[in-house]
Amino acid sequence: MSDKGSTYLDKILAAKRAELAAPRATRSGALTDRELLELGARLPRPRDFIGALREGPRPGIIAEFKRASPSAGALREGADARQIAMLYAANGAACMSVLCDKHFQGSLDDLRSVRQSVALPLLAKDFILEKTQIVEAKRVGADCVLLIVAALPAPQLRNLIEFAHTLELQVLCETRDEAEIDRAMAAGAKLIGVNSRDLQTFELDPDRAAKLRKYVPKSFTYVAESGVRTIDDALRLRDSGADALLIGSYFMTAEQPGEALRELVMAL
Ligand SMILES: O=P(O)(O)OC[C@@H](O)[C@@H](O)c1c[nH]c2ccccc12
Repeated sequence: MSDKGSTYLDKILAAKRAELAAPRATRSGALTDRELLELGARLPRPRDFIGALREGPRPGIIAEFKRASPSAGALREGADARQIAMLYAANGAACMSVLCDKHFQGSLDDLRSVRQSVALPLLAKDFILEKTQIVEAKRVGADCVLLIVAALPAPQLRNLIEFAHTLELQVLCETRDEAEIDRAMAAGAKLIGVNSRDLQTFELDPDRAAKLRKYVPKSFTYVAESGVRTIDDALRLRDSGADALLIGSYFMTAEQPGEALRELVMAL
């Protein structure tokens, strides 16, 4: 835990708010809600992220590109997002997640370059607080955006989910307990993730995603996020009924990320 009682998540969100408050070079920075909607609606139609998870073998793998994390430090320093994306696409990923936040050494440019090299449905993994970020994610080629329940008051969560859905983007709504799952479902989420890593402390509770599975009805798509460190971990999550697994560090630290993915997919 960090000093003065503020958590990792608080710090990342404070940095994100400061970034959003600064004058922006991008076109969507100073637009009204209506203009944002019009701009976003003109962008190319996203791919079906949830469909890709549900149609293939279960659980579908969302393979993540992540160069570093605040808790682990460097995972694969200087890694090329396109190169990793092509390995993921060739070795059985259903979808891909791209870390776009600078605390993870990522950016929207990574997502843009991945979009240009693979056809996989893509998740923009970022700390989204406002609509401009959703439009920017769609602009660089996202098909799905992450919204973290712990970072958003209920009305804002509902509002952002609705906005994304209007732009035909899908939303992965990230939760960490039963109350947040209820909030996600009430806000209109269809794709619900449980993160086994606590974003406040970055501590891992490897059983969390399995334990919380029972609170999400089968009509939703359930993603177990984080903490897969072995093939056995993935098998355990599969057996708990997860529809999809979101896995980053395991692949990013593997000597051969493509081989590691293929081996895991074959074991499931
Ligand atoms: O590297 P892992 O333990 O496989 O975790 C991947 C993913 O779940 C994790 O990167 C993540 C889940 N939710 C987030 C929110 C923000 C940043 C990162 C994340």
